[in-house]
Amino acid sequence: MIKLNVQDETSRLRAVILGIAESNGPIPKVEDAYDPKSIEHIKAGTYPLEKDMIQEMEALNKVFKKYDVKVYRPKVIPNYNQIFSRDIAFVIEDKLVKSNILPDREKEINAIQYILDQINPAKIIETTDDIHFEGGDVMLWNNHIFIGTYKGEDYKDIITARTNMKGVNFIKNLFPNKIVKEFDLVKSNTIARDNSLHLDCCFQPVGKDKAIIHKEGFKNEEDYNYLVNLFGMENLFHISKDEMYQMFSNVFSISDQVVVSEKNFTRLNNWLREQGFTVEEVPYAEIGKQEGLLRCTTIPLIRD
Ligand SMILES: NC(=[NH2+])NCCC[C@H](N)C(=O)O
Repeated sequence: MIKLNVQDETSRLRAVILGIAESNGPIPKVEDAYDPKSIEHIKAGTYPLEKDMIQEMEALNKVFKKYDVKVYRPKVIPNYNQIFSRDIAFVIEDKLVKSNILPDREKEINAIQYILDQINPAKIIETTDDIHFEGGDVMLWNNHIFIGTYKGEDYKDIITARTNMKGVNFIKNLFPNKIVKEFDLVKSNTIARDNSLHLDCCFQPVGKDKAIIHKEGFKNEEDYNYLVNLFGMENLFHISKDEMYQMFSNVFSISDQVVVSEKNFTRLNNWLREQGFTVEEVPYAEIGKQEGLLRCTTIPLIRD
């Protein structure tokens, strides 16, 4: 039996699901891609190769081994993208919530069924199809649950909008003791630099009291100010449009002192070290071409 426990984003990690790049499928057609950064690379002929992505994920797996973290991998579904596990389900406290994900990705959950079978069924939460959320939009911080959403009338046409207000309210009702704060995110189906695909593409807490943030990723300045008030300006590392595009906010915490980051994120990695963090650097830039990075490829199951 797996005894779920996740209270926040940064307590010491003990068990995690890590996505898988094996049999990732052929290069998608532009019309089948579901994020603008992938589309850019398909058009430019620079879409990432499976063998490179396998190596990058193996580098992260090695870091998990080094820290004695139990790693589960999805079963391989032939020719299907299963890299970004984060979005398909997430754990809050002792509950695992199955996401209602973009229909293009709905088979991914079947590949972790053998892991779900090891969890008390009473702790697995599902909901109806009209209620949308993906794990990349859901984040824990002290007594808060932060949720990225998109409130525009054109929600159904925006393939990069993955969490609706019904989803926010569902999570609110499920965790009545938490302060659920939603953030209306800036979306673009076509321009990756203007697209906060998920909340973790423009924001993420690190350590006990710090966070990485891209101000322009938030549609309303009040939402950005909410986070400034909560964390304090001196504890925020602001990233530019280009750094968001490279996914600087999508690092991953193994503990409140150890952060796994991309090896080319020099400005961020230096700041993290100055703050006293140990930075485990891995190559992840090929994965990054599909508009997701380290946090996106993981589902923490157990943290201290
Ligand atoms: N949590 C995340 N930010 N996940 C990134 C997912 C990227 C993937 N290409 C998608 O569009 O679904």
